[in-house]
Amino acid sequence: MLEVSAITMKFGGVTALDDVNFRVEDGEVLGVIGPNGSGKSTLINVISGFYRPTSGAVTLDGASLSHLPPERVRREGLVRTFQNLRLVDEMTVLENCLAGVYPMLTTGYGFVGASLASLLGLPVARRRAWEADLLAREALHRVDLEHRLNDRVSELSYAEQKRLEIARSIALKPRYLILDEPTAGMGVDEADHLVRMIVQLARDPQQPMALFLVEHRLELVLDVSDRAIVMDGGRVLADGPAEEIAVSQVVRDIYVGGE
Ligand SMILES: Nc1ncnc2c1ncn2[C@@H]1O[C@H](COP(=O)(O)OP(=O)(O)OP(=O)(O)O)[C@@H](O)[C@H]1O
Repeated sequence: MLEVSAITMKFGGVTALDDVNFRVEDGEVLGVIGPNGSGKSTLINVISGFYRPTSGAVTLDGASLSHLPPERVRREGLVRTFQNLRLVDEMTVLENCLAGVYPMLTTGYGFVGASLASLLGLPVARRRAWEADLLAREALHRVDLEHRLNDRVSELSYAEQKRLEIARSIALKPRYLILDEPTAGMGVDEADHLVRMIVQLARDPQQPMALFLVEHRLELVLDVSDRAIVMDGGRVLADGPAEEIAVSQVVRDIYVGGE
């Protein structure tokens, strides 16, 4: 279980997170909502190891993650996405996915060691390349991109690029997928389709994953989530079953001025 305990994050005089506490169970879909500037992205950066909190701890099964760099957090099974796409336009769909997977399989040898092993065609490098290829293809199949493996990213629609980003994130079968506004820049129907596809992936009994879903589309996120937390001013104002949060006073206060 992922646990966020008493996290405070200050940037100079700005308190971006103020004593934040909550848990995410294995396989749970947690929706995270809140107005602009409420601390959602900062929270993602703290959980994924990009920021070290001013105080408090993030733990996984009781072990602290707060001191680990992002790559180590990733190895613990917590994978995050970013609001902006991080794909290489000139590379193919498969190559982009492999670029996310291969380095994670080769660490232990270091980049130079892994490159050398690969150049020399050593069995260990061949096995890892084969393993990475298998994982990447499987992930691309899961997001319905198997027919576009050899197309360049620049030839994909925006929605397909978003799916590729998801494939890259799930290829290593994370235990927790942390999504920072996955539908940014998408139309209503595309956004709906993407979020529901991600949730379907997360609920796959063969490969269950918990989601930490930061999303502005309130109705959608509350519809697909098991639980939701509401943030404002760096604090968690409410935490409960999504259907209860949907009709809560706190959501009415923030989003419709108390009506
Ligand atoms: N690196 C930083 N330096 C200084 N202040 C920051 C930094 N990052 C965030 N903040 C401040 O912390 C607060 C929370 O910002 P954050 O980006 O986490 O909110 P958010 O809920 O993700 O907003 P949005 O929905 O617009 O992405 C804001 O007041 C913001 O200005």
